Amino acid sequence: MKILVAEDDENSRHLLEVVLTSKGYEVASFDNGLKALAYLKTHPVDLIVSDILMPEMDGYGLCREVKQNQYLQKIPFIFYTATYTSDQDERFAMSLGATKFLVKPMMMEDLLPVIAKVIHAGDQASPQESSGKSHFGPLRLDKQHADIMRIKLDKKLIELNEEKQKLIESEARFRDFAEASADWFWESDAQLKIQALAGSPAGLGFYSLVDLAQTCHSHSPSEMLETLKSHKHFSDYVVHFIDESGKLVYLRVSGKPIFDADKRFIGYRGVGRDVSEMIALNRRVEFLASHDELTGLPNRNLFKQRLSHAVVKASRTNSQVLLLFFDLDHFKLVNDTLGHEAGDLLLMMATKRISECIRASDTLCRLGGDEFVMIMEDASPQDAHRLVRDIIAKFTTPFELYQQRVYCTISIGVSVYPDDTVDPQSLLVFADLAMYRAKQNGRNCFEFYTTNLNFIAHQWLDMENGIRHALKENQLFLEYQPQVENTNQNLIGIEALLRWQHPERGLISPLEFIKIAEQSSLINQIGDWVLEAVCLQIRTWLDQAYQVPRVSINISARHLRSDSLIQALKTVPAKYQIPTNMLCIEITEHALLDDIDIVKKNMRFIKEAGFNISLDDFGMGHSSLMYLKRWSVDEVKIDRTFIDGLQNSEEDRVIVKAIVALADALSLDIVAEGIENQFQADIVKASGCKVVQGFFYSIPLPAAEIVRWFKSK
Ligand SMILES: Nc1nc2c(ncn2[C@@H]2O[C@H](COP(=O)(O)OP(=O)(O)OP(=O)(O)O)[C@@H](O)[C@H]2O)c(=O)[nH]1
Repeated sequence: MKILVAEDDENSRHLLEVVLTSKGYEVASFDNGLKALAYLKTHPVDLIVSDILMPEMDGYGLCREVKQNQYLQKIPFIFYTATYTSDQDERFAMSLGATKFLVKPMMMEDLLPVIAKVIHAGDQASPQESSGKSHFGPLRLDKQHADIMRIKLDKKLIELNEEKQKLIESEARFRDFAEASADWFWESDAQLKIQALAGSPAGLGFYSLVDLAQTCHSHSPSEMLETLKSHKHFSDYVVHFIDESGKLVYLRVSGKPIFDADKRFIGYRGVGRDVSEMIALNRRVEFLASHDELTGLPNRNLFKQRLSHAVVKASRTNSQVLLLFFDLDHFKLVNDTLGHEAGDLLLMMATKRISECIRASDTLCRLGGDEFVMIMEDASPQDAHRLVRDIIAKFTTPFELYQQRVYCTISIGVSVYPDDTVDPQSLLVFADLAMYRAKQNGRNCFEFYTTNLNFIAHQWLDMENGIRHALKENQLFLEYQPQVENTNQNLIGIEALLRWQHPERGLISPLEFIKIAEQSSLINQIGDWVLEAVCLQIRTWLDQAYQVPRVSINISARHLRSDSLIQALKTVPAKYQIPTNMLCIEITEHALLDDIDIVKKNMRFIKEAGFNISLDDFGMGHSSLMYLKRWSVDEVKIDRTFIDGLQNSEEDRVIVKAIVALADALSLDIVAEGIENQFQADIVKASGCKVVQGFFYSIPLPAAEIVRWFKSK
């Protein structure tokens, strides 16, 4: 039996559907009369249960249409209404041909028998007996039941809504993750053709996973192909492809095989990331491990490998290898006067000039700073000779550095395998020694290594060891040279001068050993030793009640750059209770050229701690005025080369005069050192310099003798 339900209220309609279906009726339900009528025209039904108030076509309209239709009019029609419930409404309904007029809500056990009865009675039911009201009395649906159904439905609806909300949130969360991640997603079909999804590099869709596997970098291509063939999971494989713009793009991909319900492979799904930048960075790091960043030349590491390689090859082929060691002359000056950037530019230009002279088979490397080396394989000393002459000639042309013309020459040393040595390490040392000799010979020239140079190197090493020994064995001592007023020879100060009494070689000139000590941290140990010895000596004199003048001590450039200087200056004078203003720290202008933080810090400390500062060798530097101002020095010492030149050089006389005038203008003390004769003494005096030092007044004296110059208290 089929019942058509026309009811616009969803809950009521659903309730009727559920109840009637549970009783074995077939139910077709519609939310308005028009739809119900359309259905009736094509489908046979046994009963119509209709609400009255509905959109489009109400229950009255539907009943009228049914009862006027010859094919439908026999279908029993029950009105089931909650709105139109008056007698008048019922009368009207019955007049349209309705079988029953029932008022909502009715209890189910009341409604169902009525429906059953109407169906079985068919259209024989008389209009009189078809009034629900009159026959059954007012029927009421079980309100409780309806409420339970509604609550259940509402609960279901809330649950559905909650699940929908969770789904929306989870989708949004995953979208956020995906958007925040540099990874993008891809899929492939069973044939491994890639369908790249949003965010993936342009053009990837033209590739298959097999194409990518052929380019695999992180694993072997065959391994990746095997993984794909056996439909296995893969993770972080690095591959590459050419994108739409023709750019080589490196990808890191991971993929998971996907199977359908029947466990058939249907493709891969995975993530990918563009790692081109990372790969480029890696390559750069690898490059920098073996190359110099500034010039792009092989660095010391790669040089060593190449040299060993060249030597091995030459020993096999019985050929020669020449090693050239280049060092720019006075390069430091360019940094100091024009700045580090200009220095860098010069290094690049110098690289270009050298490179223009060399053969394709030669390897030019940068060792660091302004030092370059070159390996000439399968070459003769004559080849090297020609080459170094060319290079030196190239460096006679000035360099253009930021609109400034700068002259920078080059010194070159050459050593030869196997003639000089078969050991690559020694080959480098020998080329360096030869270069050093070229510097000593006045720079802007070259030297080939000779065994004589090696002898010099050994001497050097011996001297270093000797100085260490001298420090330990107390072979060093001090002499003191007076600084006096040139008008009355009054003592103004004394300069402590270092001496070395060697047990076999006798007195060794400081010129000889200080230069060597300055090449290593030995000079700092010597500086510390001098400070300690001077302070101890002053304390002894003071205890002996001498009036001790100010004592000058020399601090080397290297010591001024060291962290340990402040510590020594803080502790040693304090230990002997020597006031800091009794000491004058002599610093060469050259030492201040290293305009670095540690020098600034040390200079600031020296000034603030109350030591006097004297600028030694004044006039030899290049930015003298700048240093006077910056470091607020107390005294300048005119360099002895100007004093030497006083006799013959008008220029030197003018310079000395100018320096004295400058010192006067800046209220600085000035000392002329190295005065050896009356002539020099007179000129210096005439130029206005009041304090003098030199053999003419007194040679440096041992501590026991200098006291003759002191006044007793
Ligand atoms: N601009 C620049 N300077 C550097 C670089 N590396 C080292 N230097 C500087 O290069 C200078 C090397 O100077 P040296 O070779 O010792 O001295 P020089 O002035 O060339 O003197 P000679 O070699 O005796 O003629 C030092 O001042 C270093 O600070 C660099 O990469 N760029």
